[in-house]
Amino acid sequence: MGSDAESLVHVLLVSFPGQGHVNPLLRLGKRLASKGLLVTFTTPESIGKQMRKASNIGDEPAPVGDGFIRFEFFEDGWDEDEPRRQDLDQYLPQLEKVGKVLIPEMIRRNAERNRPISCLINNPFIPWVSDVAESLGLPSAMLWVQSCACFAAYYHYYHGLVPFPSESAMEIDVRLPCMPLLKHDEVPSFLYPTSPYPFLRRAILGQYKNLDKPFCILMDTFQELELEIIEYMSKICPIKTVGPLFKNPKVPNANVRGDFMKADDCVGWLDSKPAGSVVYVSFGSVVYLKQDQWDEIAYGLLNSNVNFLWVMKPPHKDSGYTVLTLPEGFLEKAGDKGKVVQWSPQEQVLAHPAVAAFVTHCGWNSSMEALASGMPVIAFPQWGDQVTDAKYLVDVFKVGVRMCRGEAEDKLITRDVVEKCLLEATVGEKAAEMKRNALKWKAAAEAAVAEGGSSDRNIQAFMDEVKRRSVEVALAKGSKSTVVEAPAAVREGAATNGKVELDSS
Ligand SMILES: O=c1cc(-c2ccc(O)cc2)oc2cc(O[C@@H]3O[C@H](CO)[C@@H](O)[C@H](O)[C@H]3O)cc(O)c12
Ligand SMILES: O=c1ccn([C@@H]2O[C@H](COP(=O)(O)OP(=O)(O)O)[C@@H](O)[C@H]2O)c(=O)[nH]1
Repeated sequence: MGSDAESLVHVLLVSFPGQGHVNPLLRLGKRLASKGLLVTFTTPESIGKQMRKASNIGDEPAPVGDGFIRFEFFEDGWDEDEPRRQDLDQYLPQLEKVGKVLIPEMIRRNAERNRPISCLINNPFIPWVSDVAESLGLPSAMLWVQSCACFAAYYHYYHGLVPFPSESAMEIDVRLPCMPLLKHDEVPSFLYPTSPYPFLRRAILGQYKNLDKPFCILMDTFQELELEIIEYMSKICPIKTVGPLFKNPKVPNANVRGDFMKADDCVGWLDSKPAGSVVYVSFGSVVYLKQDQWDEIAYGLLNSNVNFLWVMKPPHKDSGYTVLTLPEGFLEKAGDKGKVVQWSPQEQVLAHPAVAAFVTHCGWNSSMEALASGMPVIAFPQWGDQVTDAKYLVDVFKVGVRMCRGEAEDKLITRDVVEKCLLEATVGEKAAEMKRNALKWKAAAEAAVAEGGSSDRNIQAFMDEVKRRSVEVALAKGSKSTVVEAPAAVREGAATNGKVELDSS
């Protein structure tokens, strides 16, 4: 406390430039900083530029609790408007090529400026970061940004441990240890042989080639949420659950944010609505629906007569998607019952008392944010981990109703079904039961990150390990060691094994 940035142990966080990757890694950075580390966050400048524009990221290290967070971006070597960034099969090798040169330079520069880096942390899609660390004699860790269940599914697929849907047997169910039986369309959809996103399969599985390099795999989930599968996978991999990362109990520090787009103001509008009267609709940062589906959702919202806040983000100019439009006269018909924005301050929206339910694509960040905010969901998964997350939200965590089974089904969800789901999740006994369950998860999430909770203990143990290794690194390099406190004694006792009891009728 009261230390200047240079005397602190320094970790470098390297993020893939996607919103669903930046958010959890930045939240981890803030958590580590709040507990007394100097954290440098880096991602390509193309996104850095957007982040600086959307949020107030300054040049100086920002104090967060007992430590600091600062940003340094790196050039990915492509022109600002290079369309190949949208093609991961081209972009990921480019990032690796330049990153393997520029990240070591960044590390060298920091050492020269008296802030030697002693650990690297990356997120999925850029597994070469642990090669960089290894080549410099530094330890590395990885932040997995999906559920532990999905981590386990990919692990079993990668190692060929159980049969998955294949061309000769498309519709088989998948039985994974310590997990509910997954129907063929409930396993992460990049693994289907027919997936239109084989590049995302390659991107996510790339991490498994390098899985022996990070000394720790941090996960944005918590023990009580995925108890059995976390225990099972922990015997195979050095997993530490540290979520939900978006809840920092001690240091809210909302001013350091990683949004790529400035959030539109909608809290004032929510304030004007009665408690539990609004449905929030958002499909995250990458999913983009077809126009006919968009129209059905629009009419479903109108016909159900609920208040709604709907995020309609513009498509990336090189994504090949055409801009979605609202049905003619839609906004007039909705009047003050509806608000459409380009980007929302989602954490604030999910915490707002006016909001009753969340129509979500079930990205893991959105799923965790909903669970930890006590918010029931209407699951509208499209691809990847979303279909598995939807299964868990509805059937395991029991906080949601299902509106679709995913993009692979190629089925138009009609306005009647949309309306039925909206009402099911907002009025009546089923809605009340989901709300009760959601509030139990909220309490469990708060307990996990509170002092002495399972995620807090894990983050403390991780901090202690980083500090211990930083001394080793400094000794090996023969330089002066950074000032390190004696590692806090690792608290005794196993994690709370208490299960969260759920209502179900
Ligand atoms: O930046 C990204 C770009 C692309 C992409 C790029 C080109 C395409 O034609 C299609 C997708 O996919 C992505 C998928 C992602 O999956 C998202 O990743 C999250 C974290 O792993 C999950 O929780 C979500 O469910 C899942 O949608 C995240 C990205 O940043 C990207
Ligand atoms: O209007 C929006 C929509 C999304 N998000 C945030 O963007 C992230 C999306 O991540 P997720 O894993 O849910 O989905 P992805 O975008 O990766 O598919 C989450 O942290 C959301 O809180 C937001 O702040 N405003």
